[in-house]
Amino acid sequence: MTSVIVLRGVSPLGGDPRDLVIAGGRIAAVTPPGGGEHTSVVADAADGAAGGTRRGPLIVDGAGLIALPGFVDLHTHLREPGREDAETVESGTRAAALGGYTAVFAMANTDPVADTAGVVEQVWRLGQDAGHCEVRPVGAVTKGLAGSQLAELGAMATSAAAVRMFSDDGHCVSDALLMRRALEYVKAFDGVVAQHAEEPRLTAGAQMNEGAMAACLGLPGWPAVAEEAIIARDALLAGHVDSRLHVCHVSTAGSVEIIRWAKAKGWRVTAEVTPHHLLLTEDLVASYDPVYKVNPPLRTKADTEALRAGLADGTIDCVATDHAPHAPEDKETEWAAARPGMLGLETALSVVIETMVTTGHLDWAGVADRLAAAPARIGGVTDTVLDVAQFAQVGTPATLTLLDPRAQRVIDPAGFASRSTNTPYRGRTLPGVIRATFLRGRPTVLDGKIV
Ligand SMILES: NC(=O)N[C@@H](CC(=O)O)C(=O)O
Ligand SMILES: [Zn+2]
Ligand SMILES: [Zn+2]
Repeated sequence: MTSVIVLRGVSPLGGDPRDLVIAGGRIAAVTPPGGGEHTSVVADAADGAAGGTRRGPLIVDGAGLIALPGFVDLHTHLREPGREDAETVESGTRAAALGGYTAVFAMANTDPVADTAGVVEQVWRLGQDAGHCEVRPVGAVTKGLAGSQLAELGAMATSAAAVRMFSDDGHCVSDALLMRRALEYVKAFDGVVAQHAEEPRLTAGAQMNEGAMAACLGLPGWPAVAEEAIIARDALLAGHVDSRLHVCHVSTAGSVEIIRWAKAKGWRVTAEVTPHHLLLTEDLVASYDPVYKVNPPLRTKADTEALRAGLADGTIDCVATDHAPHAPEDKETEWAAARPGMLGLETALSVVIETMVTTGHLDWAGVADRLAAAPARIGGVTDTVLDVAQFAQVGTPATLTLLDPRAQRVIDPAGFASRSTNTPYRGRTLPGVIRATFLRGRPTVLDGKIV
């Protein structure tokens, strides 16, 4: 039976406070807070939802809380199957719900690789069983992520997991002909190829961003051009075959310029930026603490500024976490031996507030677009709003999150739901705390805790 929930005095998109009545998985009524007709609206909604059996609604005190559509992460590593010691679908989606997410795209670099209908269906089912958020498996572009033969893209698309996004993330599809074929193939089901843009011949042995800092630290560099050359090539290919390209974890100012150019051409190119590339810079590598090791590497202040501006003006469509949990033996070791990647789901909103809201780059409607509506459009997620103007209207899905923008917290991975602890924000004070998350009217998080 569907229950009725009243969110009292929340501010949709940071606007005037409203009472939102949720019934049947949707917004059933929107009224001024504590309005006179309010109790009858609630009772009517309860009657409708419960088939005439009146039950007391769940009341959530939302005073001072901002309501945003549930976040959609196009780039999450859930590590199952294969590295359940680092993360599972269950633990990773718990982390997601606590971070305000209602849908995550699970990357294919698992063991076995998600390159068949069987594996993507397994991941999808594990997501359904956990129930913390929607799990949309990403299919591998090439068999075994080996970069030589296309995987069974059609079989994954027509499987129960209904895969629409394909990526060899962790590896670049560096063969131009294979990339062209993948772009052509996914058009049949309006799919999108998400590229980890890294020309491997230019990054062999790389340990950090190429430049003065790398020279100073004595570490081999990962030049910006290794990313930019692939983005330019793939944008040209996507334009040539009129297909959809999505660029993963954009990290350089030059990449932003190339994507701006590709969009101006009218090509179907979208892009994401991670919270860590918006906030952190290569200077942190001087500590040789592997928690700062990530692909693509942390870049310069000029790059973070270009990424913030690109996200603000829509050149970069959305934020994606690239949540990359790693077990201690893979991460807490010397720099050169450590695996690249950092956690992101439980801190993403806070970093976006710090880098984009506090700095005046985005208002709350902008945050809602970059964290929810835009990635939903790119990934084809339909149970949330695709346009923020539609958010919290009568009849729209009650897939949303409530956050306290004023609350601060000191980041401590001991309190994370993730099985891993490799957060680069340990000990930092960051703004913004998620209080509640709802997936199609069902609470997944209440009072900051998993339901
Ligand atoms: N980002 C990373 O540094 N690592 C990712 C792979 C990837 O996103 O390229 C991982 O799977 O650990
Ligand atoms: Zn990647
Ligand atoms: Zn990744």
